[in-house]
This record gives sequence, structure tokens and C-alpha cells, in this order.
Amino acid sequence: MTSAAHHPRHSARADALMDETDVRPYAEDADGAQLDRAERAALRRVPGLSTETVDVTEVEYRQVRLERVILVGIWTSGTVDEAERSLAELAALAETAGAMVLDGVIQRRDRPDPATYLGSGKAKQLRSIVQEAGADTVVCDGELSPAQLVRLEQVVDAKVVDRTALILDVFAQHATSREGRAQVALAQMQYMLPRLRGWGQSLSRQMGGGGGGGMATRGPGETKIETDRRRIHEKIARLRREIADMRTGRKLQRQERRRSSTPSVAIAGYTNAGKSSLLNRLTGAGVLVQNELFATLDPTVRRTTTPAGRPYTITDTVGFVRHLPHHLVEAFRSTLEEVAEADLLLHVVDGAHPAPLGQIASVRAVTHEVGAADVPELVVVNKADAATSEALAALAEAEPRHVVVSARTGQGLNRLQELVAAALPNPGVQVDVLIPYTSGNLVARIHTDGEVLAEEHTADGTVIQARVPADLAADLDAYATR
Ligand SMILES: Nc1nc2c(ncn2[C@@H]2O[C@H](COP(=O)(O)OP(=O)(O)OP(=O)(O)O)[C@@H](O)[C@H]2O)c(=O)[nH]1
Ligand SMILES: [Mg+2]
Repeated sequence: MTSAAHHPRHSARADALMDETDVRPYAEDADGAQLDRAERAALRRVPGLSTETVDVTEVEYRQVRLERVILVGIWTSGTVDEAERSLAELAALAETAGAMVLDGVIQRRDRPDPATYLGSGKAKQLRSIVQEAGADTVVCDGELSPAQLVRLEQVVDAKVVDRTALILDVFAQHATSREGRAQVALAQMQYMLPRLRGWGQSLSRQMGGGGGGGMATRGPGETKIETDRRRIHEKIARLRREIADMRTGRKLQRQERRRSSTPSVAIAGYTNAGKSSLLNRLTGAGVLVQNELFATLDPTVRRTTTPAGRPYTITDTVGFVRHLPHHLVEAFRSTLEEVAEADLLLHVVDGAHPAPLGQIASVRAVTHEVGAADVPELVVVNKADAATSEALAALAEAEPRHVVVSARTGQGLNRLQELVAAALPNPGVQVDVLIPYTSGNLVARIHTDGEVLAEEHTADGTVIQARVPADLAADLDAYATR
């Protein structure tokens, strides 16, 4: 398969559409990652490997199951660059989900059309583009109301999905742990609930349901919708219970870490910023690194030490994206609590991205929503090897408290480790003790839970000056030399 197959095919129709001043073609050259993207899509398309979404319910869930897609965006405000970047991100999401992106169009409008998202004339043109390109799905760069989805499907005569459904689909494909799967399923159910009627209608339309005109749009009977709705409610309740149970386990682990006073560092950041790469660099954790969105969904906790040998835990978390669907944030709350309860937040930023400041803002919107606003934050500007010096300077100006690194080349990692060590909370009480060799376990505890300032082995035992947590200080009281 040649990479050309993945490039937008600008048909005569598409060109006609683009000729109008209010419609811009989606600039496929907005970033340089086309080859990667093509490869990814090609890999994804090996037959038999496509990951279906989890069996969500007996109800006919509209699986995204993307194949050949056309992207559609509405450019309401900001620059055309921003609008095109937004569509480029949508393309990356679609390809991560396994789709082949054939074309993309942007319409300039004050706001989406309440009936068909695109204006009605443009929606009709889109129908031709879809037909000529042989596409089977249209992906809209926003969250559409149930009614908009149905109306646009009717006009375009192809499956229409929105950005939210696409993100949910990527999450569903990437979730591996029991908790992650339950979280995604919960978000999918909640997304589906208000859309039951609409989907029922358009499904019945596509299946040629009903007889003539009016009948075709009536959809399944009330009873069926009511039954479906009740089933989904039951499923949502069950998933909530399951997630709450798993959350308890996670909480206990955190309490255990807290009791032993091991400081915790959480890595957060926009998807694909290099969070997992950084964790691997810092700990050798071997977490999956992929030039894909949302490669990581399950938090990975690793123990490591500061250069001086002080232990701390470091957690890799799910990446964020602009307009992360609210249900997902809600469903992943227990995972994101790792961030809220950390002693330090490493906010990883892709320094080579064309608009890193917007990504920083998106990430903060989520970290604040999950209660992490008060966690001390260190901005880690990653991919320094690929970033321009102008971009790095702009970031430095916007984010004075930052460190520049490259997980790829190792640049700046020593400095990062020093900054992390300095930012970890102080273990508290300073002690001066002489511990007999018969109580070696206490010396070991000082090393794991505290920070050793000076240590000397004498004939009578180990003389240690250290900072330790209060409970350990109490246990050491009997050995105090001062
Ligand atoms: N040039 C360059 N690329 C990097 C660097 N760090 C990571 N990458 C690349 O960026 C891509 C994403 O890396 P990941 O570590 O998977 O990113 P992530 O933030 O964990 O992504 P998600 O888990 O999907 O949210 C991969 O293709 C990495 O090889 C770096 O310092 N320089
Ligand atoms: Mg990752």
C-alpha cells in the first residue's frame, strides 16, 4: 500500500467546495508526521486485527468502526492555522482508531448549524464528496446533539460520528485493565443514553425499516427504547459499583505509600507529549511508547530514587486532549486522583508541537477539574531535540518554572532529577541518633523513609543525622544523641 493512498483525494467536487471562500481544505501538511500516520493506518488495517469496541450492551451500540472517513470541521473563531491544527488532530485520532482519512473540509461559520452541524447547502455538497471518495463515515470535529447526528446522516447518507464518539472508541481500543475497560464502558453508556432514540431512528432508516416516507423515520417503538434505557441504567449502576470497588484498592495502596512517607510524583500531559518515554527514561519501566494518541490508559506506578538515593514513586497517567469528553473525565476520576494526591506534578509538554500553550491550557483544565490545582507543578518541556529555539524561548517565557529535556537524547534529565529531588516534600523531623548494630532495621528504615544527611559507622553503632517522618522520629527517640 502506498502512502499516497492516505493522502486526501481532492475530487472535482471537493475542489469546487474549496473554491468557496468560506471553506478551506484541510491542510494535510500541517505537521510532518504523514508517513508515520500512513504507517499507523496501514498497520491498523491488517484484516482480522481490528479491535472491536467492548461488548457494551445488548442494545445496538453504534460502534465507530471507522473505515474510510471524511473529516468535517467548523471554524468558528481563531486563526485558520488553529482550525487546521484541530482537524489534523482529529485525523490523528481517526487514524489511531483505525480509519483511513480520505479528505477533510472546514466550513467557516459563526456557530454550527443547529439542524445539520454544517450549513444545509454544505451538507449536500458533503454528500457528493462522500460518494465520490467512496467514504463510509463522516467524522465531525465537535460534539453533535443527537438530533444533529441523525439529520446530518440523512442528508449525507453515510454514517456520521462526532469527536466524542471517536475519542471514546480510541479509549475502548486501548483499555487493557479491568478498571480501564469498566471506565471506558461507563463513559460509552453515558454518551449513548441520550442518543438512543436518535440512533434507533437512523438505524431503522439505514436498514430500510418501515414502509414509506413517514414510517421510515419513526424508529423503534417506545417500549423498545424504554427497555433499552432501563438496561443501560442498570449497566451504568453496575459499572459504577465495580469502579468504586477498584478505587478502594487503589486508595489503600496510596495510603500505604503515604504511611511509609514515600513521596509521589505524577506525570501528566497532553497525549503524545512523551510521558511514557520520560517515565521509562527515569525508571526503566518499559511502558509502551507509541506515536499514537492515548497509548497509555492505565496508570503505571514505579519506584525510583533521587540522585541522593531517596525513594519516591512516579506514576504515568492517561494523556489529555482538547475537549476531553466530560464523561471520560468523570469515568477516569479514580485514575486521575493519582494526580490530585501526588506531591509533585510533572506536566510534560511537547516542545516540538506547533501550539504547546493551548495544550498546556487543556491539560490544566482537566487537572483542576479533578482537584489537582494545588499540587506543585513542574513543566517539563520534552522533545527538545525536535523543537526550535524560538519555540523553546516562547515556552520559557510563558512558563518560568520549567525544565527542558529530551526523553530521546537524555538531554536535561539530570537537571530534571535534581529539580524533582528538591521539590519533594521534606520528610520533617531532623534526628541525630546512635543506633547499635543490633537494631540494623532502624537504620534501614531511616534510609527508605527519610533523608540521610550524614552517616558514620563507629565502634558503638551507626551514627546518623537525618530528616525523617514524625512516626519514625518517635521510634528513634530512645537513640537520640542530642
Ligand atoms: N523527538 C522526540 N520524540 C519523542 C521524545 N519523547 C517521546 N517522543 C516520541 O513521542 C511519541 C509519544 O511518546 P509517548 O511516550 O508514548 O507519549 P505519551 O505522552 O505517553 O502518550 P500517550 O500515552 O499516548 O498519552 C513517541 O513516538 C515517542 O517516540 C523526545 O524527547 N524527542
Ligand atoms: Mg503514554
